[in-house]
Order: sequence, then C-alpha cells, then structure tokens
Amino acid sequence: MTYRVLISDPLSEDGIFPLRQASTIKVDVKTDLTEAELVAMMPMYDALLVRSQTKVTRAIIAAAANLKIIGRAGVGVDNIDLTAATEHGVIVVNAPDGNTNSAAEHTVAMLMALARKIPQAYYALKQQKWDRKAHVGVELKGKTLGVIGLGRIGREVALRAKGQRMKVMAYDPFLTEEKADQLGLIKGTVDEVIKVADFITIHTPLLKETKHLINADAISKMKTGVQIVNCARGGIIDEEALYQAIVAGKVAGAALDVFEQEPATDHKLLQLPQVIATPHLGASTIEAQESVAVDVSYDVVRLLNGDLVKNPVNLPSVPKEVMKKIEPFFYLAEKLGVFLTSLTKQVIKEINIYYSGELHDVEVGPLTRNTIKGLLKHHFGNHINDVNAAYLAEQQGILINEHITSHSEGFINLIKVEIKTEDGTKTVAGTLLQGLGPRIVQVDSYNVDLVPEGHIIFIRHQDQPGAIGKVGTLLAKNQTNIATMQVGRSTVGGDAIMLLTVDEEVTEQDLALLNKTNDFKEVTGVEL
Ligand SMILES: NC(=O)C1=CN([C@@H]2O[C@H](COP(=O)(O)OP(=O)(O)OC[C@H]3O[C@@H](n4cnc5c(N)ncnc54)[C@H](O)[C@@H]3O)[C@@H](O)[C@H]2O)C=CC1
Ligand SMILES: O=C(O)CCC(=O)C(=O)O
Repeated sequence: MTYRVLISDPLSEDGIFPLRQASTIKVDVKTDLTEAELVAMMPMYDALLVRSQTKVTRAIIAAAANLKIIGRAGVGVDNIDLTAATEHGVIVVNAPDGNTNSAAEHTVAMLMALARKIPQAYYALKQQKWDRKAHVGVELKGKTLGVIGLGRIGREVALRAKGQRMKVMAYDPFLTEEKADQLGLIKGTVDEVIKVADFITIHTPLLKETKHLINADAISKMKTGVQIVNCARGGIIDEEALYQAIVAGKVAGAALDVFEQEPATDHKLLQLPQVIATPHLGASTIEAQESVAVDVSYDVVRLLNGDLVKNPVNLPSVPKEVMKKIEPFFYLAEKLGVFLTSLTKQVIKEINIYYSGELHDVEVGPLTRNTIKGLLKHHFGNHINDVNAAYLAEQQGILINEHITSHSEGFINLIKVEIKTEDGTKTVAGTLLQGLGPRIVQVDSYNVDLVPEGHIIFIRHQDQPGAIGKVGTLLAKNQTNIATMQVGRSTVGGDAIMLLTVDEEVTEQDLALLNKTNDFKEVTGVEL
C-alpha cells in the first residue's frame, strides 16, 4: 500500500526526510495552489502538510475522502478548520516546540529594533540621510516588559528580557505565583500588566477570547509612550485602535511580525514611521524550519504506520506510559459498544461508562472514544474514528458520562457500558483476563463468559424446558452450526437469555425462523 502526502507550502527539504525515506509514502510538493485546485486534488491524498500560507478550509477537508492527517509545520493552527477536520475524522498535528527559540529571538530582535529605531535609521541612511536627532531611542534596562501569554515563546522572551535587565510582569491564565517566582518575574492580571508596562509583547494564540485583546479600551489604560510588539498573531491587536493610538501619540511605537490579513503589503499601519514590521518571519530560520518539518513528518509517518502521533491538536495527547496501560483495552471497549448497540433499534440518549479495578486511576478518554466508536459504528460506518467519535455523539445530542468506581465486582478490571434509550436501559460489561484476553462478563443483570468476536445470536426468552432444544432444531434447518452456547436466568421460570456463537454470519433466515415461533421475546444477530 502506498500513501500519498501533499506538501502545499514550502517546507525544509532536509526536514521532510522521514517522509522521503518511508518506502510506503509518496510525497508531492505543490505550492501556491488555489482552494479550487486543492479541492480537486485532495481525494488522492492521505496526508496534507502545510505551513501558514495554505488555508485548509472546510471545502478542502470535505473533498479529501482519503485524508487521515493534516500536519502544520509550526505552532498556530488558525489556518486550519479544526472543527471540519474533527468532524471528518481527520487528525491535525502541529510542531509546538520546533520554532520556539526562533520566534523568541525574533521578538527580542524586534523589541530592540523598536527601542533603538534601527529600521527607521537604516532606511534614512540608505536614502543618504545622516540624521542622528530623529532616531534617538530608549534603553531597555530598568524598563518593564509586560508579557501577555507566558507559554513556550512568552517564557523564552521573558528570560531574555531579564538578560537585558528589564523588569518583567506577565499574565497567563496558567501562571501561578510559584512559577512566576521561579522565573523571577511578577505575576499580574491583564489590566495590571498593561498599566505598568513600558513595552508590551503578546504571545497568546488567536482565540475567541484573545481576538482584539489589545483594543481601544485596553490601550487607554496603558502608559502614554508605551511600545507594543506582536510576533504572535494578527487579530490579537485591534489594528485600527493601534493606528489611532499611534497617531494620537498614546502609543510611541509598534513592532509587528503578524497582521490580521496576510500578506499585508499595503496596510495603513505600515505608513506610520513609528511602526516597524517584518512579513511573518518569527519562525523563518533554517533551524526552526528544519525542526518543525521533521516533527510533523515523523507524526505523519507514525499515523500512516498505525502508531500514535506525538503532537495531536484535535485529540488530547496521552503519555506513552499511560497508553501502554490502556491500549490492550481498546478492542474490548469498542466491542462492548458494538455488542450493546446491536441490542437496540432505539435512539441512544445517554451513554454511561463505568471504569473500575485497575482502570480506576488511568486516563480513560481513549477508551471512552473507542466505546463510542463501537456504539455509533452502526450509524456512521467507517466514517467514525477516534478523532470524531465524541464529536459525532455530541452532535447527536447524546449525553456521555464517564464514571470511575473502585467497585469492580470481583474482576481485576471492568468496563461497564450502559445506554439509555426510549426502551429503557441496557448494559454490558467486559474484562481483560490476564493471558486469556477480553471477555464479555455481563449482559444486563446476567453473568456470562463470552469472547467478544465472531457471529452471535442473542435471545431473550422465558426460562422453560425445551427452549434450548428448540433453538438447536430451528437453526439446524438452515444448516447453521452452533459453536458455543450460554444461558442465564433471573429465577427459575423467569426471564432468561441465551447467547449462541455460530460458525457463519447470522442470516436473516436464521433470525426469521427463530422469531416465527413466538417462543422468544427478542432475537438479535450480533457481529463482533
Ligand atoms: N510569528 C511567528 O512566526 C510565530 C508565531 N507563533 C505564535 O506565537 C503564539 C505563542 O506560541 P507558543 O508560545 O508556542 O504557544 P503556547 O501554547 O506555548 O503559549 C500560549 C500561551 O498563551 C496563553 N493564553 C491563552 N489564552 C490567553 C489569554 N486570554 N491571555 C493570556 N494568555 C493566554 C496560554 O495559557 C499559553 O501559555 C501563537 O499564537 C503562535 O501561533 C509561534 C511561532 C512562530
Ligand atoms: O510557518 C511559519 O513560518 C509561521 C510560524 C507560525 O506563525 C507558527 O508556528 O505559529
């Protein structure tokens, strides 16, 4: 099998060696494609690798029938329609660490260039103007740098600013006093930071909450003469508000690597002498480009080999050691879902999954996704996978609850799945027996011992003499051979179940024959 990978933005050739050397992968590099061209080409590709130029829209994702993974060689994934990717079961990965250093260095370069008006002086000198008065700057030493967003890049910038003997005050929703002390900086709220800072640098992602975080109101709270650096994302600063504040003399200068609309060649901010700018160059170093390309390439190779990816964006990442513990349960979880959903034709309203025994202290999210996949496979076929299982369930209005209990009913580990439908509640439970593999051990209130695979006939009936014999005789008429059989009953003569495994796929004729007798309350074929 050969997988096809499309690289639609310029990536470091040295960085994509993991793809080039994989014998099962064919790489095409085609840049500057329009959306329509991508829509037309995508059906033949299994993976798409981009930087920030390609806008991976819903239309492109919807057209990509074979697409399994989108790799973003960089941090920000705002050029990818994540909702559409999740909905279509396409995993998105990025390279969160590869360009941190380059982006931090670029920010510091912009900060220093801004403080000392280096680009303006350079530009004047190139025009043969030796004007020293016009380019008097300010020192960084002793000034306060306000850092909004203290993630990977923000932290590196803060440390470098301390090297310039600046005071650093930062805001990040995850910044604790302890962490701030360790880093030698002051923790503040956004308002506190922007009020005291002489220079402000932004390092958040562009989110609903951060869009126009720096707007006219925020600027009005800043010191007159403040200077602002944005090497994160255009759109975090309200560009019109910044323009007006610079013209009014409130903001003394701005250094911008990013713009709300890129490319931004004729932006009015660029007309202001107080604004210095670069065309989104934060990550543009040989080292960063090689590093991010290597990281996403390896993740594409991992996924296409059926392995776990390292940097998923639309799936929580699970540490390797946890994954090792829960991976053996994936099969069981999915089969419990398939089994249970086969027993009802009603719409599922609620799913409760109980994890117990040795599963009580692990990250069970991946198991839940496998269970949901099993439960909904019936409706969504191969379209459902780990990436979109929870999303699709949510879209159907199904309530999903995970319960961690210590009560494992005598088993070392137990997964119990309960669904609520118009019909009432149905449950199935399974365990992983050491050395023996997975078993279904409970169906509703009946204890059973069933290997969850193959062709199964599930029957609900009244406990009475001859019931078992009748099933054997009827199936024999269709030449259907029973491999194993189990019965369970609530009380003598009460409600009972039969679980038969048969050699071939359960046919409509088998079910029709059993149903015709009216001796059985429910007859269902289950394919596991
Ligand atoms: N100019 C360029 O070429 C590059 C730009 N970037 C951009 O830089 C930004 C930061 O990247 P990283 O540090 O790698 O990301 P990160 O994920 O490590 O850090 C982002 C931080 O922002 C914080 N944050 C989220 N919402 C916030 C809010 N409302 N207020 C304050 N903080 C908030 C998060 O808690 C997190 O600590 C991203 O927007 C990324 O796309 C990254 C690399 C290169
Ligand atoms: O690919 C690039 O050069 C942009 C890098 C960037 O903005 C990011 O990684 O978020």
